[in-house]
Amino acid sequence: MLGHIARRLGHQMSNGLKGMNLPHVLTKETHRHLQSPFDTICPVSMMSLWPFSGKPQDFSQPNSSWSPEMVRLYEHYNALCDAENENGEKKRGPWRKLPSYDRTIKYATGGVHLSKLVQAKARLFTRCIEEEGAAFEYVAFLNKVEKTCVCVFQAGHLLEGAPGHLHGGAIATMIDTVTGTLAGYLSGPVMTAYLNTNYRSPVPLGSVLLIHCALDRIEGKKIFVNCKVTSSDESKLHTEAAALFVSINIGPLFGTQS
Ligand SMILES: CCCCC/C=C\C/C=C\C/C=C\C/C=C\CCCC(=O)SCCNC(=O)CCNC(=O)[C@H](O)C(C)(C)COP(=O)(O)OP(=O)(O)OC[C@H]1O[C@@H](n2cnc3c(N)ncnc32)[C@H](O)[C@@H]1OP(=O)(O)O
Repeated sequence: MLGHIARRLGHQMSNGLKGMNLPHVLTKETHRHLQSPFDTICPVSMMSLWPFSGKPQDFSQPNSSWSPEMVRLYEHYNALCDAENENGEKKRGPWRKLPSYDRTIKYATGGVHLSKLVQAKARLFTRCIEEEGAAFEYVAFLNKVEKTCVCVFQAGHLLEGAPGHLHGGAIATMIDTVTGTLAGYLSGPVMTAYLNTNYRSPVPLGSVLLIHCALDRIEGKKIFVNCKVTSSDESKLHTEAAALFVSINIGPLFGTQS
C-alpha cells in the first residue's frame, strides 16, 4: 500500500512537487487498508471527517529571535521576489521565498496528511528543536532562472562545537539542506551522494551567515551543486563545499523497492 502511495508521490514530486491531490493518491485499495471513513473521500479542502489539521506551519517566517541583521537580509531577498516592469507595475521577480516545513513530505499538496501516516513522529533535523532561536533559524530563496539558492542562517546557542563557535556538523547540515533544496527543486526527489566540505574560518555562535548555492551541472541523474558560506556582509569566507545529488525513486524511502 505505501509503495503505491510512494510511487504516486514520487511521480508528483518529480513533476514539480505541486498539485498533488490526496484523493488521487489514496486509491480504493488504500482506503480499505486504512480502515477508516475514507470510502467517501473528497478533496482535502472539503473534508470534514479528517482528524488532522490541513495547513503545515512555515518555519522560515520571521520570529522574535531573529536579529536585526537576519531581518534585514530577509527583507532584502524578499524584496527581490517582486519586480517592476517598464510601466512601474508590480510583477513577480526571479526569486521565490521557499517555505520550510518540519517534514519534506509536506511540500506536496496533501502531503501534510500523508505525513501523519508514514513515520508520524519523524521531523526534519533542522526543524526538530522547537525553541525559537536556539538552533537553526533560516530562510531560503530560490532563483530558478539562475539556478541558484541563497539561505540566510542564524546559528543558535545549541549548535556549539569549539567553545563559542558553530559546530562543523551544523554547518555541513545547513549546506546539505540548502544544496539539497536547490537540487530537489530543479530535479525532484534526490539524495546526497557526497558532500565535500572545506572549513576555511570558524564561525562565532550567534552569527548570521549567507549560504550561496549554485547548480554546477546536471549529468543524467547526477546533480552537481557548489556552495559558499560567508559572513552576512560576504566579506569573510567561512566554508566552501561541493555536493553531488542523485535523483531517486522515493519508493525505497517508504519501505518498498519500486
Ligand atoms: C524524500 C524526498 C526528497 C524530495 C526533495 C525534493 C525537494 C526538496 C525540497 C525541500 C527539501 C528540504 C530539505 C532538504 C533537506 C535535506 C537534504 C538532505 C538529503 C540527505 O541528506 S540524504 C541522506 C544522505 N544520503 C544518503 O543516505 C544516500 C545513500 N546513498 C544512496 O542511497 C545511493 O548510493 C545513491 C541514491 C546516492 C545513488 O544510488 P543509485 O543506485 O540511485 O545510483 P548509482 O549508484 O547507480 O549512481 C548513479 C550515478 O551516481 C554516481 N555516484 C553515486 N554515488 C556517488 C558518490 N558517492 N561519489 C561519486 N559518484 C557517485 C555513480 O557513479 C553513477 O554515475 P554514472 O551514472 O556516471 O555511472
